[in-house]
Amino acid sequence: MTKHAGFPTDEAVTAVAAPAPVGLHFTPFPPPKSAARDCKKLPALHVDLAAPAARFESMKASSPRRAADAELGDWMEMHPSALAAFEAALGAAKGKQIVMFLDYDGTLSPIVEDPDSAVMSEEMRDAVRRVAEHFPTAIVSGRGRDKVFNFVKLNELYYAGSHGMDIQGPAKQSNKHFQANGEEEVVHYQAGSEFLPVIEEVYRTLTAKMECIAGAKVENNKYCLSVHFRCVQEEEWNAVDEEVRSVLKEYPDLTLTNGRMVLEIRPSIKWDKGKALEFLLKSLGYAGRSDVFPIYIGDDRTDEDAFKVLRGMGQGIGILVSKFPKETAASYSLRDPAEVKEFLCKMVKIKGAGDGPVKQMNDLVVHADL
Ligand SMILES: O=P(O)(O)OC[C@H]1O[C@H](O[C@H]2O[C@H](CO)[C@@H](O)[C@H](O)[C@H]2O)[C@H](O)[C@@H](O)[C@@H]1O
Repeated sequence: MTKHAGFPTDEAVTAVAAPAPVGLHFTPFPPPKSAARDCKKLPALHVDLAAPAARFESMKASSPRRAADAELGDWMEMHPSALAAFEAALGAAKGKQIVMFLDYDGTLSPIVEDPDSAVMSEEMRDAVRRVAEHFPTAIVSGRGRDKVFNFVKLNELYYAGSHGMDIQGPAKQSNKHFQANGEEEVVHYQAGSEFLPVIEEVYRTLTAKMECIAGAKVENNKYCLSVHFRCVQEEEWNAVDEEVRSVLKEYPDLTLTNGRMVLEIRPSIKWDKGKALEFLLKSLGYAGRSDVFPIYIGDDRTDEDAFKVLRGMGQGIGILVSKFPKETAASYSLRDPAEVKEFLCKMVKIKGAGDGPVKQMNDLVVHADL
């Protein structure tokens, strides 16, 4: 991974060797520099002269900088640790149905260089499984639904893939959760299916173009695309940005946003992780009800849409996963996936505590369908 002097980030990735899929040709990622194709110099593209600097700053900002202790202290006062302030955070859940929403990358799995290697630990899987035994639980990810399911591998969850555009309820066999009216839920929703051919076309075009930029990688997330620049030399970031924008000029119905060292392309429709959260609450029969307490945990900009929905509802809590101050609509914070796991385990403990020493906390969290 390229290191950028004077640009400390929280993006110290966990090194994981990508397993070669059986029977498939395996290209190492990130590629060694020499493996970049012998490409002609990229053509100069017509771009708004005022914009590139701002865009570059935006790409940099996708990797938050470290903060001075005082700055971090101020931020933590506004966004306390959901572990340290556990009782306060869950105090308002008393007598309410908790519903869990979990982002995947950077929340359940550590950030790694190769997106295909972002596996979650068995301990984390176990924590999520146990949480889902007590509370309806959804994974809300920018990844394609199938892809994120293949990482999480738990049938009993809801999955909202492609930034919430592709939603599926738990596999039939689990039958764990029921709507508030007692009926078994059947949840399935796909926003923007008409964009599938266009997304596929742009995927092919961008994949060909990115072959000229060492370390760049295009990921097909079905309803949206991710163009990764984590392993691209900083001097080449503008080239990535310009290539993507030049392609997108032909597709005015697609939108470009930034994630963590990634450019994300998706249909310009009014659907996001916040809408997915609302959709799932409605599907569970909790729309407009005051006895529901959603908890959303996420680390990225797209999770902000869900945090904002919770703020707007005035119910539940948003928890941002970050070691560094970030502008956020979340109320609480956790530093990294390890703390997320600890938080999930704590939730399971208070549920299973019965009359034990934490009975008091157990009383705070009453699950309507138990
Ligand atoms: O909504 P999420 O589940 O957080 O998905 C957002 C993007 O996550 C993945 O990219 C990020 O994680 C990669 C693996 O750790 C990392 O290499 C990359 O730099 C991060 O941006 C995923 O690959 C993307 O498709 C998602 O959009």
